[in-house]
Amino acid sequence: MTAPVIGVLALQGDVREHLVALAAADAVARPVRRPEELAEADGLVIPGGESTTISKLTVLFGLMEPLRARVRAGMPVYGTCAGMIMLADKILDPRSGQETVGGIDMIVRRNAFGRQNESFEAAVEVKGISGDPVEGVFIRAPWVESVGASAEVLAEHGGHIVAVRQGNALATSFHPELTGDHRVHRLFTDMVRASRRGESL
Ligand SMILES: NC(=O)CC[C@H](N)C(=O)O
Repeated sequence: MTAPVIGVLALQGDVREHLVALAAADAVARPVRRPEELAEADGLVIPGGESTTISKLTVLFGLMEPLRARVRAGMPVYGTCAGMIMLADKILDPRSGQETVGGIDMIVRRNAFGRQNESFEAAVEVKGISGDPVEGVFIRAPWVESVGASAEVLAEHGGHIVAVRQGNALATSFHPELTGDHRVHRLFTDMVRASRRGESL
């Protein structure tokens, strides 16, 4: 089977780093700014950045509804940091008018770690990733206040949920694209491959 095409929502945030990490994980990685580009992707990464800006631009670029429809239809999607916020069904403290794509039955708190620490790194054990813990880079990161019954917690840090999966939607508070360790991106590309085969991983 040919390599899966994985898009990176390229409206704001650390798009380039995800394109590099996905290519290293043997996907064909492409920036996505238009609905036609989204339609060609087998899966999508929503990068870190500023969730209020990404939310606004997603609406402005006509991508919010197509994205919601694809996620509802089971397209694999992975959100890091601001991208995690975009995948939450509910934000505890949204800016006014801030919309999300949704897809994961969880409530997130924006900038949750940021109040104590602007930015830090920590070793995080992630379910489904074997070997050493993942080096978690947290940059004004959200945490997950609570998850619903259909969402699975994959990792916690300091007593807070920092990685979640629900079906084909994956979200982390931290940024694996910044570390050169591509295991989380490989987990995601494996999810995309399984979904193309009509399976779920
Ligand atoms: N590194 C990040 O993605 C930061 C997220 C940012 N604090 C937000 O609310 O969107």
